[in-house]
Amino acid sequence: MKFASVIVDVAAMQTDREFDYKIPEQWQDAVKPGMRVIVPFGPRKVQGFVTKVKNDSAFERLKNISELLDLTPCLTPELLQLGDWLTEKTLCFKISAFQAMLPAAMKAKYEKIISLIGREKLSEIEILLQPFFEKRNELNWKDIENEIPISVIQKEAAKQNLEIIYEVKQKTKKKMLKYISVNVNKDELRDYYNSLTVQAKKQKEIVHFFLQSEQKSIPMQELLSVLNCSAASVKTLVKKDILIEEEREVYRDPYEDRSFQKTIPLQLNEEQEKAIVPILEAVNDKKHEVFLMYGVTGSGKTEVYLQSIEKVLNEGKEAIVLVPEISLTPQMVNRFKGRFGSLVAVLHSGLSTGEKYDEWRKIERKEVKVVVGARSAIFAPFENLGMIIIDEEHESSYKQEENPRYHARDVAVYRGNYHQCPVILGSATPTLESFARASKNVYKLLTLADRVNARSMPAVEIVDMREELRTGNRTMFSTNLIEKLQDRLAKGEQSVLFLNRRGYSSFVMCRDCGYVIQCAHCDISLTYHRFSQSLKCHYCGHEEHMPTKCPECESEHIRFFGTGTQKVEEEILKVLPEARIIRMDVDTTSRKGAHEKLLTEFGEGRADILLGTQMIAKGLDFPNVTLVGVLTADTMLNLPDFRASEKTFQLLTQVSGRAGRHELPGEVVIQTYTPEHYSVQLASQYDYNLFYEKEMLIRKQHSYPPFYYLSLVTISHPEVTKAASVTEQIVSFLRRELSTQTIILGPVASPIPRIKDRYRYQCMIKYKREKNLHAVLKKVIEHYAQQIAKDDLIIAMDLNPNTLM
Ligand SMILES: Nc1ncnc2c1ncn2[C@@H]1O[C@H](COP(=O)(O)OP(=O)(O)OP(=O)(O)O)[C@@H](O)[C@H]1O
Ligand SMILES: [Zn+2]
Ligand SMILES: [Zn+2]
Repeated sequence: MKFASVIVDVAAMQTDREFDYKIPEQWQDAVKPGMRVIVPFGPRKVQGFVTKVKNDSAFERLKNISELLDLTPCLTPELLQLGDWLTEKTLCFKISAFQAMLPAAMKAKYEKIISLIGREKLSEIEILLQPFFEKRNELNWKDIENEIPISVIQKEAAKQNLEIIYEVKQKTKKKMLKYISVNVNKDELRDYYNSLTVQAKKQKEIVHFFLQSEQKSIPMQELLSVLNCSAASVKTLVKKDILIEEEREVYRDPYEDRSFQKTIPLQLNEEQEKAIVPILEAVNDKKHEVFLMYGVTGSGKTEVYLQSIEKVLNEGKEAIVLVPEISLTPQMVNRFKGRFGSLVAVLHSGLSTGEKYDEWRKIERKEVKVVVGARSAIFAPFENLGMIIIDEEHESSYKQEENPRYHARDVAVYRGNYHQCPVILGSATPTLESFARASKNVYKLLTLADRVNARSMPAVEIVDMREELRTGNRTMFSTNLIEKLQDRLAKGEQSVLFLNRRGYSSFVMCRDCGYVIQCAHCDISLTYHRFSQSLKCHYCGHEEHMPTKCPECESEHIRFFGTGTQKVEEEILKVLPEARIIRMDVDTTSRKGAHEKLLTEFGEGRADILLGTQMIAKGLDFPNVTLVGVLTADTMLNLPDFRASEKTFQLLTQVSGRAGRHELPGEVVIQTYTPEHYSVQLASQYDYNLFYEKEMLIRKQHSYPPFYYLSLVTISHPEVTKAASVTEQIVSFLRRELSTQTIILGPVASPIPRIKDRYRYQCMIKYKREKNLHAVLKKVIEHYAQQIAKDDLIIAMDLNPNTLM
């Protein structure tokens, strides 16, 4: 008898451990750790992951595994171990860690089925329900949930008239395609061809097709359209065993119709050469080392990545390249596909669930050697990893903001250590954390200080918008910027205009009384959406109509404030009516492939100005762009975020880096209301080092990272007093348990004190060394487990928060 330890798909404190099951006879040899199974759990069936297979169990009366979902483990031994580590490091449930590593398609979906226990019970059940069971014994919960109150069903279940069954639905669907292949050898095929009569014209054509073709098989549809024949003629040949028809699995390939221009390695320049040597050495020596490649924009970091990967592939190993979601542009994908062709899988959120699943399986089956993807691609199930690259390592999207709250950089270092291979972090504006580590030689610093071919960084001009206002310019464009835009239009060159939307949304305010419309469920103002003429809450999705009167004073002077990209577009057209503008924002890029289409259009010169938000700040490399304008540089400086200056500096540097990357020199105009701020000043001088020093001083003064580690505990509850009192208790517990050097701040209301009708309080922990932190925080969760399960209390722990909202 064999037993399996299983982590079940029930994310709760009480179930966050292994459960033992018997492995039925027929699967004794088949079940392996890392496979997904379906197991009975209480009254229902759930998905689970096998973590161990063993010969005995300490428990009696165990249930059988009901179904085996995988033929080969979907979690490798390494990933199972990584799951333990993630659980420990981020304080998440084991099941959440496992699920985070797999494509969404592999997560189970559950359906609730209501079943009549016996036909004779029909007359006994609630009159309301009877019609539903007239003709059948089972109902899908969804079909009645809007019509029958849940209490009615519960009552019937208690009387044993009805039973609720949970069914596990698999979302994974392979795409199958009908193929026709030849079932005989060429000689037999020729003989058969000769035996066919003249009347069998279509059959003759089909056989002839295979006679002269190199291919032994072809998709049915293709055959039919090439020969313009009917399925019936093909079927006749199938019946005669000349051809066979079979279903074959095909991949949904988002890049199928695309051909990629093959590229060859460029001759590296001196700086690139100096940077790549230690990387190649580490590959050679099979040594785990973390490199921080600090290279200014346009310095040729990507070429260094490409050539490093080539070396890894030559060693017979695999590579993971992470790029931020928004810079996973076709340009970026082209560069990897162009160099490594079909050895590259691409994973990003623009793919459908099915496409993602297919890309993932190419990795699992070792059909690809390189994966280029956003954050979760760090879990690619490669077993012979030779390198991990994180491009734009400073990007905040590498941190997942839900459970498990992991940072891809930490996972990369874990996996790099496991595989004894190098990890490369690349950026023109490294995070202070990484640069500090490099300064202490924890990471090895590689520097690319100059642009390729010694191209100069574009000159940056800062425009004080307060001054503009004083001189009577009330538009959102400075005179300077407009003149430069006009100049580019005249010369047929392109411009990029960047609108910094973070911390800046279009809210609706009454001009008479100053009333700002807020979400009814969250303490945050609603955002105006021009497209649908409605107001939306970005935290809970609440939506309402744009009012015509102020709800407070009934004045009709209620207007929206703030600048959306649409507004900017209209304004530009007022001044430059002949400009062709491409606008990139959430509205214009929501449809699949839209992002890519717009960029291609711009690249082909079909517009003069590319106007957009954060999504155009990175990765773009267009030769004809000679002007970059930043409309509002400082909108996020005022956010309650200790990283605000760092983020501003990063963004301004990245945006500026989009200009003058090729033959034509570039120029940048930064409009701001705080021209004296050091992050604006130093970004305009491309002085990362000075910025680093200044910002480090400030972080030190305020005990922030990288001098201190941070952990944030956020407590929320529908009742404000409850949220406050639990936080109070937690704070005093932490004060007792943690060391005296540790700083504990709180309880305070969160910067957004209410979201989705839940009141939020928080407590911040700042520490240098705190050996017991994980254990102590775990105790907190355990202590409140009951209230979390029953009383709607939520305690969120973020052991390395990106933001403090
Ligand atoms: N050794 C080289 N010789 C000639 N051209 C090069 C070389 N290395 C890179 N390039 C070219 O220089 C340009 C900029 O390089 P690349 O995009 O790799 O820089 P980057 O550092 O990744 O930039 P960013 O961080 O701004 O995205 C590209 O067009 C690239 O093809
Ligand atoms: Zn809301
Ligand atoms: Zn009003």
